[in-house]
Amino acid sequence: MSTLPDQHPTIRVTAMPSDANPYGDIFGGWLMGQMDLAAGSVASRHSGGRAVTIAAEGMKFHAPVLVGDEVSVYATLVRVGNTSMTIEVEAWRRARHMEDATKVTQARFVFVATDKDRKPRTVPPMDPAKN
Ligand SMILES: CC(=O)SCCNC(=O)CCNC(=O)[C@H](O)C(C)(C)COP(=O)(O)OP(=O)(O)OC[C@H]1O[C@@H](n2cnc3c(N)ncnc32)[C@H](O)[C@@H]1OP(=O)(O)O
Repeated sequence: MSTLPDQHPTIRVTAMPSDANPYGDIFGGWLMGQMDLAAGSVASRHSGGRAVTIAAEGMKFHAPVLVGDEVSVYATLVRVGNTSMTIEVEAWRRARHMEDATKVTQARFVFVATDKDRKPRTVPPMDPAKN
């Protein structure tokens, strides 16, 4: 039996019928959106301002998410460049009435910090105490 990672999720949400695809399971685009939200939260917090997605790399859907599942998204800053931040993101599902949990998706999101004119701006280095 797998259990959820031993860290606080960046986002935890219940998958609802309105998030389903035409077959009744959860739409991959919805899950990507949750992962993008989680990564964006980390990027905006680290950079202290606006940050936008420039790339999502290596996304693979290992298992389906079902309506009613609790979805936990874990986002971790793994690299900081000059204006970019790379965030490793995992999504896990737990059936509503059970303890067993499964990693369903993972990907690397790259965000760029931008200024008020939507141009790239420099980001602070990683803080080993925080990351
Ligand atoms: C269309 C949408 O709504 S998508 C969702 C929301 N996202 C957006 O709106 C972003 C749209 N894109 C943009 O506005 C622009 O691309 C910007 C402002 C983010 C970046 O401007 P650009 O001139 O393209 O970026 P630039 O070439 O200077 O690169 C910026 C950083 O991104 C990195 N980068 C650029 N392309 C990629 C890529 N394909 N993959 C990973 N990193 C990349 C660069 O290496 C650089 O990192 P560094 O400064 O840490 O070395």
